[in-house]
Amino acid sequence: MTLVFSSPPWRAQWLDPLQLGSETQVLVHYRQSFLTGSEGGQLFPLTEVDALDLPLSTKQGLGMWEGLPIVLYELSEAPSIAGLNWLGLRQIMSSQLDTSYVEMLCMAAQVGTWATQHRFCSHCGIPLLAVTGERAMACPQCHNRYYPRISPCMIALVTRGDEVLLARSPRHAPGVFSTLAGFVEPGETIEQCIAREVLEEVGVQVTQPRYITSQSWPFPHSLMLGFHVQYLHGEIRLQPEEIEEARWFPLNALPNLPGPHTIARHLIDCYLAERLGTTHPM
Ligand SMILES: NC(=O)c1ccc[n+]([C@@H]2O[C@H](COP(=O)([O-])OP(=O)(O)OC[C@H]3O[C@@H](n4cnc5c(N)ncnc54)[C@H](O)[C@@H]3O)[C@@H](O)[C@H]2O)c1
Ligand SMILES: [Mg+2]
Ligand SMILES: [Zn+2]
Repeated sequence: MTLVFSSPPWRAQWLDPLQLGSETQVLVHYRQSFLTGSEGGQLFPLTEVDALDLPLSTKQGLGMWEGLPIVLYELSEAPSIAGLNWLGLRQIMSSQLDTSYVEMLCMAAQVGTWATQHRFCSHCGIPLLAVTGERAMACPQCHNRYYPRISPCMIALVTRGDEVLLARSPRHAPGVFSTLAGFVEPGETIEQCIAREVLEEVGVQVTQPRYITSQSWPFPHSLMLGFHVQYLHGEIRLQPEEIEEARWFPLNALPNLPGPHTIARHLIDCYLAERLGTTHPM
């Protein structure tokens, strides 16, 4: 028997934006929105985009999509263009798209945000220069290098047998309940972060963190580290600024959940598969 392994359509890599040929495809981005064609796609041929004469902040070579080079055009504003729309990344992600394609858009948004926020040396205050061969900006005076910033976050599904603890933050869509999440603080391990965030946000103590998976999350530069944790002790008590409602839900009566392409949904679906024998998510 011959096994055939197909490679994923998306491969991130550093590409020199000054060396790109006519086969290059362009993603046009401004503040977590992408220029979108009438058919709903975000990739445009280089020659078509160059003809639009867009207000460019920076170009970043991102990698290869189905064998073609991809460059990001990060704009300094979002002009209206006849026949094209600006679509927010969250809105794009709410539809059933290929996971590799979503990963490419998430990486592009994160690189674009980083590039616009790292134009000057924070030590000397002078303009930075792009480094050749890796994704970094360098100061010509103090030689500091600025790499893309990534902020680790814990995301945890708290479980108690066939019940899960889900919460709503004011940022969530109306009616949607999700898992708890929070940024790692300096000096903290991910396990300490889980214990602190869960206690702060809903007032309960948890134990036995079990790592499930991770997800790069470009709002604006998080790396989500996903866990199942078991309830240990305490009654639900909300942190008012962060959480507007939190409840224990039986697995057979769950509320509206986060959409596809979210690790929150993945953690919940994994637990459903474990307890109820439903299909395990990919
Ligand atoms: N992919 C998913 O399924 C999913 C689900 C839920 C949350 N998230 C993401 O998890 C991340 C953390 O969640 P949260 O908002 O509940 O965090 P959180 O509970 O730590 O609270 C957010 C607050 O933390 C503070 N903060 C501390 N460090 C910060 C940093 N490095 N960057 C920004 N703010 C910082 C700010 O005051 C901010 O308002 C966010 O990026 C959120 O979008 C992803
Ligand atoms: Mg939080
Ligand atoms: Zn400097």
